[in-house]
Amino acid sequence: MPTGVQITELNVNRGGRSVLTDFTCEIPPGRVTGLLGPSGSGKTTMMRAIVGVQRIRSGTITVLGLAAGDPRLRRRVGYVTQEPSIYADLSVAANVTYFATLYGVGAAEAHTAIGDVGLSEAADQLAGNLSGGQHARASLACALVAHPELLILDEPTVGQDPVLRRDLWQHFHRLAETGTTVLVSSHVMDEAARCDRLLLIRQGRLIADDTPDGLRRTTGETDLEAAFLSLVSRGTDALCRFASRSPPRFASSRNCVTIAARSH
Ligand SMILES: Nc1ncnc2c1ncn2[C@@H]1O[C@H](COP(=O)(O)OP(=O)(O)OP(=O)(O)O)[C@@H](O)[C@H]1O
Repeated sequence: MPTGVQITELNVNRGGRSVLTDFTCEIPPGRVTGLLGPSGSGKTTMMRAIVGVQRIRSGTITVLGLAAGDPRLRRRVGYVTQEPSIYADLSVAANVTYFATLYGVGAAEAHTAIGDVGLSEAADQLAGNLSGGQHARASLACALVAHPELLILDEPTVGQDPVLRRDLWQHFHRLAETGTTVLVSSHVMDEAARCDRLLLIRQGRLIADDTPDGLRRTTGETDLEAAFLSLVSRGTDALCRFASRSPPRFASSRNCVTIAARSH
């Protein structure tokens, strides 16, 4: 059975305008894939589409071998949104235990998930009294407790201190090593180096699909933020010429291929 996520020619409109355009990519299992791009570039929209809560205009999204949104995926996909998604009037432990019960796993799993996000000492604290960073980690624990095969995390490290950020990224990689498909969004380019693969998105279009090292090589930049800016300044036409030379590295949407053909 196919694993990971395959997205083909995805187009999404929101508020009457296009926010994802001809988006084609694969998100493989066993890797931490970063979805990086500026605020408003379409990261959350793409994640919503993968989870099946976003109406799409056209294209296909296959998740763990099923169409996005298939009810059979509910237990297999974990999604942590940017917005609060836990009960403010319950303790951290009660929240995570509640989700553990929903997913049919035991209290021991809840205990482990709380430890994995560094919240053991706050386990008895009301969720409503947590700091922003603690709140985000409590939401993450609720998703981790079910051991999802696909984990989608929308800016999970916002508000975390450097030590916790490092620990969370290490945990994402441990999950990937066990075969989990992990997709993490960020608009902070210094997080890009922590990913195995990068999908760079700008104004709803995929502008690069590469490893951090591949991106550095292609752009001649050592810093990934500079690499992103270099891609932007070269513009779509240049990107598409890269695509024609090196198909696996860069997006090859219908639009890209058309422009690449014109540039020859
Ligand atoms: N409910 C909505 N109705 C109309 N337009 C929307 C809605 N939500 C988002 N948009 C628009 O869709 C575009 C993509 O938004 P999205 O939230 O996917 O971006 P993002 O990359 O996740 O941003 P951020 O990093 O700030 O979270 C933006 O232009 C945004 O204004």
